[in-house]
Amino acid sequence: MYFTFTFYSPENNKPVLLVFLCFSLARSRSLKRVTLAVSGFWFWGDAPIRVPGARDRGISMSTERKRNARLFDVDRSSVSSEGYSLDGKLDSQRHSDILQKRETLPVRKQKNEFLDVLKKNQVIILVGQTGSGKTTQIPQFVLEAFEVETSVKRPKMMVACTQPCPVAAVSASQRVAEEMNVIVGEEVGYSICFEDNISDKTVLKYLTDGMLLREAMAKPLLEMYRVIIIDEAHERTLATSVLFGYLKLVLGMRPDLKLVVMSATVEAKLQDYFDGAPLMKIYCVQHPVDIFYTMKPESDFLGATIRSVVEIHQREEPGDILAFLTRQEEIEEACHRISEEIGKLGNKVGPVEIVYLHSTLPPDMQQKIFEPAPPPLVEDGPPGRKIVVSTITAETSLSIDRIAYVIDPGVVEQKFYDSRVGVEFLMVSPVSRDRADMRASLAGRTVPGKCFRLYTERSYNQDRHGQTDPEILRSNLGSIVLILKKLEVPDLRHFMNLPAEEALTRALKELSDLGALDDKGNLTELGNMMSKFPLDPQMAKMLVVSPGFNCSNEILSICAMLSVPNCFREGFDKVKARFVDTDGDYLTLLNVYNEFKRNS
Ligand SMILES: Nc1ncnc2c1ncn2[C@@H]1O[C@H](COP(=O)(O)OP(=O)(O)OP(=O)(O)O)[C@@H](O)[C@H]1O
Repeated sequence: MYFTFTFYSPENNKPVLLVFLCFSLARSRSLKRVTLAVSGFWFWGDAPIRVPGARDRGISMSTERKRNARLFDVDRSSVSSEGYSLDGKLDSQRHSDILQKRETLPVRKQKNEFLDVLKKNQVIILVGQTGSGKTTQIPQFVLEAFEVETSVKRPKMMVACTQPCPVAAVSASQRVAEEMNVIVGEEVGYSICFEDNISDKTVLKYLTDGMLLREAMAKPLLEMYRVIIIDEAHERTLATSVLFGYLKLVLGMRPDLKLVVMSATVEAKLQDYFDGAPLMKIYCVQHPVDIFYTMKPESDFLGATIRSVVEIHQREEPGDILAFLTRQEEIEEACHRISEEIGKLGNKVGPVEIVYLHSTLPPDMQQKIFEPAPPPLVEDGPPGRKIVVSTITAETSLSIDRIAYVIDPGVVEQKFYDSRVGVEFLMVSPVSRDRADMRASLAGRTVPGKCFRLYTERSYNQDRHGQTDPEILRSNLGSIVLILKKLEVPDLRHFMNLPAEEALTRALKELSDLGALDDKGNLTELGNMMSKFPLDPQMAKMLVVSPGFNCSNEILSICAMLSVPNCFREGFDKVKARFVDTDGDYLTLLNVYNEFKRNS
């Protein structure tokens, strides 16, 4: 599929170039996946992880990469597979199982109460622990209550439910489509950066918070929505923080619009922010969780995590394991090593399904986290276990059932911003106490559990912040300010409620240096064009002005390469050396892309 962008010269506003982006289309069971392929190219990452003979020993690695299968996926809506009928919908048995499970979710018991409060108020704040059913059930309650049209005609108004990351948006839409027994992309769809899976029939849309902000740029009053649900408010992502401010303005102008804010923790400040909106709690059973600490500080948290997983599998009662690590590569390495270590134990232990999870995992692989543990290899043999190794994605965005053991190495990879030098960077830092508590609680969601903290109790009490700073305090505000200027939000200082005003001042200066703002702080024509790209302001400007330097093609490829996960993996320096350009990393990335294209 080709998308055409027309660029206008900033000098004379004449169209000067057409750029074509080629997307690869892949269809899976019930969703169409449109993957930005960087002009026909999507770098799926690493080489397959395979453990020789692993399956024979009862170890199955969901981390095995099916590169070609994903690039040229089969349209399973035309193929009958277990649990699915020929039209791509669930067969009646599987659907009734799913509906039965849905009835057990705590939030179902409070459906009428919720709808009652929503009817009487424009804004409601809903608090319930992870897994209580907020993400999947509340939008369905709302749909039923407001009788949003589900016929073939385009509905006048939809329900939007935001998620902090693409993985969560895709997963939720997939699950809800199964519960409603419809195909993803039809009545229920999703919208994430570079990928829309919606249609004229869509009445419920899961989308990332950043996408909702972008939609507001095209339709400032968001008139296509009757109800907007902001989920995972406690994660306090940059886009969610900005949405709160923006939606408050919109609510004032649209009395017919309703807002539901959902969070796993009580957010008293939000209640004040929304003028005393009612706060409703979902009652859940939390099973007890025993917490264990190490006696000494642990320097090699990767090694300690792997050892802990293997020991739990050898010694502890049945129950699945969730281990947190920081980055994708580390997670893949951990899965590989856990698999090898458990493989060495032979038939003394039960079979394991090792699954990994991170925010850029493709949908078909995400789904593995919801599958049950494997059965024993032989009757009366040691029980099987599912082992999930995840980044913070499993903390709250996706709730996994039957976790009985959590391994928390006490670290997290987070974005920080150094406003003095204007640089954003990722850094592994200690988790705050509220995050550590959230991780521990996951072990007691469906069964009594244990949490193994790979740090000392003293470190928990003395070396950690009580709470994680919201992302807005750790980010370069350039692109957000650009969006807010486009949305014509008055008085940014008051709107953003920033304790660190320095960051806002720096963002405004940076935008004016780039020519995106004029002397009065208003958006220029160039700034207007820049705001349309989901890129950092520098990159957006580089792209917009590139026609003037006859290098749009190259700049487009470089921007695309910079917008997907790093294509180079640690320890592959020899491979990288083949592409290195002495003029810098950007040209090295361009070489990679060009070579990929040249070699088909
Ligand atoms: N894609 C999916 N496939 C299978 N089960 C799912 C899927 N998504 C959610 N579930 C299950 O549905 C139940 C409710 O999950 P839901 O995400 O609605 O809870 P939640 O309260 O919103 O939690 P969170 O705050 O983690 O999002 C959980 O038991 C979860 O395991």
